[in-house]
Formats: sequence, C-alpha cells, structure tokens
Amino acid sequence: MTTSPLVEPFPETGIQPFTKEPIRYVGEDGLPVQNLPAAYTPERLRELHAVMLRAREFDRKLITLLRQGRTTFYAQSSGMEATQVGLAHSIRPGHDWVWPYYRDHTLALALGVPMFELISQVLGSNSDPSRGRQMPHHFAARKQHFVSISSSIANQVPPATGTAMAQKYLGTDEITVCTFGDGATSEGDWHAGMNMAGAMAAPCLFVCENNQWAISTNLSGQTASENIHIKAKAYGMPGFYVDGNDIVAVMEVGRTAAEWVRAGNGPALVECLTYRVGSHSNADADAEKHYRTREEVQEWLGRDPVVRVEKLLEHLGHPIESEERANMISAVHREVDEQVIRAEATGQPDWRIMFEDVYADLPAHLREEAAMLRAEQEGERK
Ligand SMILES: Cc1ncc(C[n+]2csc(CCOP(=O)(O)OP(=O)(O)O)c2C)c(N)n1
Repeated sequence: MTTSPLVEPFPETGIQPFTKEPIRYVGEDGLPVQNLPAAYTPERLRELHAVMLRAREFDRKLITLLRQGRTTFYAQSSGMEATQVGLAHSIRPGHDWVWPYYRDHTLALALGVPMFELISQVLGSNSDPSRGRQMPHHFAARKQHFVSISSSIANQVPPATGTAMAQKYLGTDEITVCTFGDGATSEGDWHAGMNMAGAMAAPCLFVCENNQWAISTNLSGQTASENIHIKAKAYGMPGFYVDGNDIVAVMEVGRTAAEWVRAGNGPALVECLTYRVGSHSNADADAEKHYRTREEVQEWLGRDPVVRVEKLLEHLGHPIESEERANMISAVHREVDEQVIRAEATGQPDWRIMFEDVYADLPAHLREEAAMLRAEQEGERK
C-alpha cells in the first residue's frame, strides 16, 4: 500500500494529487514544460497523433452522416481527443472494464472497438451489436469490456462502483474505469457511487472529462467548488488535476492513478480539463450563440490537442508534413465511407428482434403482442 495518498506525491512518478494547477508536460506552444519520460519517442507520439486525428475526422464524417439524415443523434468529442485517447492508453484494453458516457466514441476507437461496429450502431443496422435497440451513438463493445451507455447523466457511476466491488471480492487484477462530464458531478448518483467506492475501497478509476459546459450550463453555474477533483477528498480518495489537452500529461497521470488503483489502494479521481469545441449534440442551440461566445470557442480552438502533438513533433525534429497529414485525413474519410457502405448493406433489423435476446421463454403477454404484430403485418401484405 502507498502511504498518505491524499497529500504526498506518488513515489514511482512523483505525480502529485490535488494540485492547484492542471499537471502538464507539453505547453500550448508544443514545447515540453518538464522532461518527457523516455517512452514518448517521436514514433510513439506519431502513433498517438494518428489515433487522435482518426477520431477527429471520424467526428467530421459522422456529422455529415447526421446532416444527410442517415442517423438521428450524434454528440461530437472534437477537442477532447487527448483526454480520451490518453485514458485508453492508461488502462488495459479488453481487461479492465469501462463504464463510459455518451461522448466517449473516441475512447472506444482508441480502445480498439472496430469502426464498423461504431458506425453500425449509429446507423442501427443489422450489423449493430445492439441490433438497433439502443439510442444512436450509445455504444457497447463486449470484447473491449465497454459497457452500454446510459443517456441519463451519472447513471453509470453506482454500477461502476458495483463492478469494482465485484472485482475486489473476486480478487482479479482488473480495475473499473468510469467516465463522466463535469455536469454529471452534480447528480445524486455521482455522489452515491463515489461515496460507496471510497467506503469499500473499490478499484475504480473515476475520470471527469471536464469540457466546462453541460449543454448550456458552464462550470461556475454547475458547482461552487473551485474545481471537480477536490471533491475526491471528501470520499477518501486522491484527486488528480490534469491538462486534458496534453496527451502526455493525461497518460502519465492516468497510468499512475490506474496502477495505484490496481495495486489495491482503493479508488481515485482524475479531472481532465478540456473543452468541447463543437455543439453539445445535434439537439443544441450552440450555433445561435445563446450560451457561449464565439471568442471563447476560438480561444479553445487555439489549444487544439491534436495540433499540440504536431507542434511537439516539429520541436523534436520529426514534423508531420502537410501532405502526409492530408493523406492521413483522406485515408480516414475513405475508411468511414467504406464502413458506412458495409454497414448499410446489412440492412435494417426486422421488428421481430423486439422479442429476442431478453427472455429464454417469452412471457404470455409478449407472446400475445408478437402474435398481434404478426397478424397486422400479414394483413398489410394482403
Ligand atoms: C439525469 C439527467 N438529467 C438531465 C439530462 C439532460 N442532459 C443531457 S446531456 C446533459 C449535460 C451533461 O453535461 P456533462 O455531464 O458535463 O457532459 P458533456 O455533455 O458536457 O460532455 C444534460 C443535462 C439527462 N440526460 N439526464
């Protein structure tokens, strides 16, 4: 067990919980503000950059799909790539369990969920693992232990704690990862889940993707607390504050916290300070400038996490040339187009699937409803 986790820097990495300022390795200008750990070679940084850029372009293409009316809901994560890709690289994909929230498709991609599955889900096609029964953009991926998403804010927090408690009782070396936005931290479920995790020393890594807006409510309207991570203290767990647009910082803090949780020390909270540069979802009046200024958005566009890695690579003498970047973007666009065609070709699920996959023996009232629908369909066909 590590001693004094609430005040001391963590011995292996020297990373300190409860800092006043977000922990940062790479400044907004792309220059390191402290020594980069040896693992961040130019090759590694290029790999991370490619994952981030793929997610960014996935967002752009899916917005087009939405505008074409081929899906009905989408919530972009543009601007938050360092947080989600960094988190994916802090845990063990397919081993640890993830209770995500609805903006986490970049996390899913980075954990290795095939793009085909994500696109199938958004389209509700036959190839969708949920077979069109979940709201669009509410993914689940069995192989990656990525639990189905709830639209209801903070709903995932108590069951994430429960999963972590089970992992503890079973004595596995898995941990649970639970993500949420800043708005979720005002919900009763959030406090119940955090409290229980602390009391039970459950191996749960809580990650707040603080993008500073909950639809039209900003952080200061959300809480009188000076920040989110400080709330961890009340639940007896360390709280880390990290620059969520700096992938090196997210990975260093994320890995420190995850391994500390895995070592049996109990839960931890990581707050990633980032920004949602796009609209909340397609059901949002962001473009009409009702709740935030264009200047604020511009300011954060200037802190782009993908560009930060490009600037760092340039500084290290390994720049991504503009032609190479353009080719990477075209390749993602082609990949999306191909997966859309493949998913659409599987067709839409039949109404009969409503009655499948839940009951081994269908109860009488559902058998009756199925028979009624069948009769109606047959009547229409005559
Ligand atoms: C229990 C509940 N209350 C309200 C809503 C409506 N709602 C949908 S998204 C959202 C904002 C959540 O903001 P945050 O947790 O910060 O995540 P973000 O969308 O900013 O990533 C709200 C209030 C909901 N889905 N569930």
